[in-house]
Amino acid sequence: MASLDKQTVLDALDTIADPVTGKGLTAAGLVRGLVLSPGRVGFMLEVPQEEVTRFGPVRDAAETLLAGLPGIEKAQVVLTAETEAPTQPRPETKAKLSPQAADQGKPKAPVATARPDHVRHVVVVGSGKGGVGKSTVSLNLALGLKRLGLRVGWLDADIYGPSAPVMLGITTPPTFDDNKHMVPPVAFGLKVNSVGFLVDADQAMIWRGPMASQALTQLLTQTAWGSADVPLDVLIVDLPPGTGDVQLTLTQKTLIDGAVVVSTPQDMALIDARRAVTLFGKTGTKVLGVVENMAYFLGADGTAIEIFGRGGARRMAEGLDLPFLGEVPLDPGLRQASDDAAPLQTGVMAERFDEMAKALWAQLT
Ligand SMILES: Nc1ncnc2c1ncn2[C@@H]1O[C@H](COP(=O)(O)OP(=O)(O)OP(=O)(O)O)[C@@H](O)[C@H]1O
Repeated sequence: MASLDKQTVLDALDTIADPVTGKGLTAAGLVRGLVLSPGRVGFMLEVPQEEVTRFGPVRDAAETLLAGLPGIEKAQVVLTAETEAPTQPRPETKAKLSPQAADQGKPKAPVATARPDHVRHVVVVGSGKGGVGKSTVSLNLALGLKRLGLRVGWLDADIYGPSAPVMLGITTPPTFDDNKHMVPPVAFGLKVNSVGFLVDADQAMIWRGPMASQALTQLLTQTAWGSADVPLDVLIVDLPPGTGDVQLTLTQKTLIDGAVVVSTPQDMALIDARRAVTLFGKTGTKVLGVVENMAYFLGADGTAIEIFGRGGARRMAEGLDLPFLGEVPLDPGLRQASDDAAPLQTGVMAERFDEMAKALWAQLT
């Protein structure tokens, strides 16, 4: 097998243009955490939060290019956001909001809380930082709970990048019942609703804080998740990344049983994850667990390659005296499953989520 060196990989990546600066990816400083092991190569493409969608094709091009290099059997490029999602109104458009509307987005003293009808438990999944795999973890946790035999819903409330339509291949939006509640489509046994069913992703992304909070509260409380006879056991809510007003208002306004915080092991993500823990603390939301995603990458010979430095999220959980639900490795199959709308339901990775789901459920009951 021909062996590659890092410089060759970096040179190859420089032939792909950064759509923002026009420079090669390496010259633009976008190639982070390059890891090369026999037969495998991977790196993290770290871009500003607002550019994540634009960089999807760049990630794909980089992965195709790396997979074509001599001796490479598996290539993995992780697209991740380097900054927190915008949560404040943009200055140039703020003037359009009425003072009352602008005020709605500010953190408030306790407000009236709502609980979705016929839902026994609501668990939000958050991350301080974008792109750490929050949607992947929340969906697979929901599927793990479903495999335990529970009735489960998944609300994709990520206004900055709704994923449900793609990750589950749902093409039919909710219908409405006689009470004007949304009847969620069912996919893989999960009742699913998503910001992405209601508006174009681009539109949702520019929602001001109060609009986003209102829309998310509606999605939570005006979806027919269950009925008096057949209530939902647990609703998993995939929150938007970050720790701003949208997340604060949602957790204040809804009766939530607890939160799961997802982080990758590197310091920057952990700083933001701590912020998420603080946010949940502010609203009295119990943190039910921390998940370390992308904890390591399994090399061809079975050794764990700790791309982002393993164990950071586990240590954070221990330090803050929070339950640690488990670690999820970087796994090309997991990403492929999301891209193909064919979630993993069996195998080692699914079993890992089953374990985490059991630990989570044990805390709710
Ligand atoms: N453990 C993993 N192994 C491989 N790929 C992963 C893993 N976790 C997430 N990914 C991939 O990383 C990308 C980002 O994941 P995901 O959309 O779940 O992150 P997110 O935190 O919800 O992002 P955002 O903040 O933008 O909503 C996706 O392409 C996903 O398939």
